[in-house]
Amino acid sequence: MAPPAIIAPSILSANFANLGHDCSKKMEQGADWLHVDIMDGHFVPNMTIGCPVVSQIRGCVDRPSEPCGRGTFDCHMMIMEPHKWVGEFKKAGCDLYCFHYEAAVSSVAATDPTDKETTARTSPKQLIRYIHEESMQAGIAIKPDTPVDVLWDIIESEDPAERPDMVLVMTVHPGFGGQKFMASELPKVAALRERYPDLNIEVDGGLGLGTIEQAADAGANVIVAGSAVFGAQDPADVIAKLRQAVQKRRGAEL
Ligand SMILES: O=C(CO)[C@@H](O)[C@H](O)COP(=O)(O)O
Ligand SMILES: [Fe+2]
Repeated sequence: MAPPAIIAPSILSANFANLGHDCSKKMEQGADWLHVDIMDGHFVPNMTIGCPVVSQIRGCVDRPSEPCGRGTFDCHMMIMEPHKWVGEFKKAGCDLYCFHYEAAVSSVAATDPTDKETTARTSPKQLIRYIHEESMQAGIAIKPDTPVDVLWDIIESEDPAERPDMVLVMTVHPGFGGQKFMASELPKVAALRERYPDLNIEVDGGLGLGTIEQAADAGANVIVAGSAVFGAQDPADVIAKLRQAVQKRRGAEL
């Protein structure tokens, strides 16, 4: 059976002048995780926040008491050279470091094989190992143009330290909130769920009450929603309904 529903509001749609308050409010309204979008203006054509802001908002939300528990900071790293920021984001309070496959494979060869950070640039598997050594959960994300089968070898790594704890299937082209959901990406989710019944599979982009059924039916259990939650009259109700849709799909598997 698929793992439990996890609802992760994307703080990209928060009021940045009042970010700490908005984050703690979403937790009170029933969020499981907070999805923190980090954009560098190179990997995607937009820029957001860095470590100082993450560290400030970390102080507004209780830390998770177990891996992937309530209060997890799910940092979606839309950046080039993701190996360079693992240590800094750990210090800032990140719990789950989710890098893009496309950024990790465009990195160059190791220049100093004795250095963990340098080695982490050589392959997604080495980067996952490094994230685990820094005591964070590791996620790997794919953009709409990337086929899902590039992930099989990584998810099925012989060494558990090199396996991701979560896969993120983007359902928009990354860079901005409020875009239209791409149902064309759902076969990737279904293929992942068929192969890996226990894996956390996250979807991100255009999720809301009008699209959640499709995503849940395909097998997604970690739901990112920015504008649908932050723009709602009643965010707690939207969070509850997103959760119900995922739980319903889980119930149907029994
Ligand atoms: O990573 C991204 C965009 O690149 C997302 O996390 C969005 O911020 C989700 O926003 P909505 O589509 O739910 O408004
Ligand atoms: Fe995101």
